[in-house]
Amino acid sequence: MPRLRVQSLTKAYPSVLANDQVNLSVGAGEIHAVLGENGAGKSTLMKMIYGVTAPTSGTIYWEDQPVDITSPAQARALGIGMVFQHFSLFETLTVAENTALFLPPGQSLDALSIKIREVSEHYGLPIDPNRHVFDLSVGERQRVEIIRCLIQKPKLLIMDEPTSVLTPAAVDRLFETLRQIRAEGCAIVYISHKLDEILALCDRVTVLRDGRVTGECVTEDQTPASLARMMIGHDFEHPFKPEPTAGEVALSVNNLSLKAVDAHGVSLSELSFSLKVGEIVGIAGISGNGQRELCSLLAGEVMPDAGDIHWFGQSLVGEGSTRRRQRGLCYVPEDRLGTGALADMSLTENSILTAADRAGLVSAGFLKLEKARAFADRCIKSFQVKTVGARAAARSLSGGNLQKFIMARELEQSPTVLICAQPTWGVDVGAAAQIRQSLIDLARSGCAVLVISEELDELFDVSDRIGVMFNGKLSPIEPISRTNREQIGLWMSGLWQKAA
Ligand SMILES: Nc1ncnc2c1ncn2[C@@H]1O[C@H](COP(=O)(O)OP(=O)(O)OP(=O)(O)O)[C@@H](O)[C@H]1O
Repeated sequence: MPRLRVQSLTKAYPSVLANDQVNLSVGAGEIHAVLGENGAGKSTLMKMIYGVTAPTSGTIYWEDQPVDITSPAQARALGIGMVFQHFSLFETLTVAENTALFLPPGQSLDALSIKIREVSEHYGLPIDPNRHVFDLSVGERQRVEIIRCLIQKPKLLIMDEPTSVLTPAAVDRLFETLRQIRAEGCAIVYISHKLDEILALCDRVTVLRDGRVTGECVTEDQTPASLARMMIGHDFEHPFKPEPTAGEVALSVNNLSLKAVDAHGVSLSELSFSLKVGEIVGIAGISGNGQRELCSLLAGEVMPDAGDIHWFGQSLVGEGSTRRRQRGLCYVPEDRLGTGALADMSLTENSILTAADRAGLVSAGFLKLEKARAFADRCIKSFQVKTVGARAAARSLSGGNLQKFIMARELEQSPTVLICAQPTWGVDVGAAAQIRQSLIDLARSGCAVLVISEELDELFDVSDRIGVMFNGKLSPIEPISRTNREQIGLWMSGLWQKAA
């Protein structure tokens, strides 16, 4: 008897059939991957199982009984836990308080703290229940999300792209925990775009395409290439990177320093590097080591406390983001909802947000709506963004499709310099390959490109030179031919400083 069986589940949004007669079955002690391109319907399926969204038709069987799951609280009462891609913790509350909010009322915080310690020890997920969430690293926050599910002894745990924010070591730890949970008889549904992870961790995989199940198999006989074929219908290509002919220095950063705004921020100290026309410089590092602050300084959202930035030899200090955008400095921030796009605005309006000047979407103070719509349409087309059209609100797009739209919006402006953080975050393998190739082509056509990413493979695919940020400091930037993944991996824990 499967623990969860989903039969002919359908979810129709007004203009999209997000799930079309989906069948899925997950047994106790099984890790089951759900794989599919951006917009294939994975999140929608999970939201129905977790009671966030109601199905249009179809049936969910829980331990062979048909159930109507109408809220997450009801799902949890059945024994279903879910760890979302975007965390839902309150920063100003402690770990124990955040956990209490998640559970039925009536537990004392002291008793809960004891339970949290027990669970965290049992699963090798150390966390202090009295710490405030704002004080925790991203990896620790995820631990809290997992622990507060595990404390309820779930029979089914849903994990939505859990490793996109984790370091390689933290991924290994997470996998150990998930294997332990599986050994204890829990069923796990695991959503990821990372094919090697699916092969390493999962027992079976169900593949979705355009809302329909297109395949189901055991992972044992599969390879990353065969999984990709099942998902996108053909092989995906590795990016082609011609040799750079690096030109003049476009952006030169000299001894840039910034004091952290609060106790939890990162201070930047004396960062120096240059970025030349025609090349891609990659910055590796675990997020939270000052990358966000560096991006804000380069984009002109924040001014440095010391040091300067030069644009083709001319100082940019004191110049804000609007003027920098007009010059051709385009920027893809790491958080796509919030800084990257406004959720309730349409894709047309989101185009105007950053492309108004460069793409001529405003004239004499008036919006040129038709032109903006055409611009948004071009973005949708260039990256095959799955959406009903430029009028759609940003929030209606699946995570990966919104990321594709934001990338396209900046690329369509023909930037002179592009600063790009986590370019393929949440994007499926086919689209990720397309984005990486676009970055290389953009650089070779004369743009200077800075790519900040946590994915070493991605950086080695696209970069001509590479460095690492750690604790607000920047390592030397080395030509890609003079370094390797091992060295950059070591530098990610600050080790270049010792070597120096
Ligand atoms: N609230 C909504 N209103 C309208 N359409 C929606 C809504 N939520 C999702 N969709 C659409 O349903 C389809 C499936 O989206 P879903 O988020 O399930 O995809 P996904 O497989 O999880 O994608 P990703 O890998 O990018 O996260 C998409 O076309 C999406 O635009």
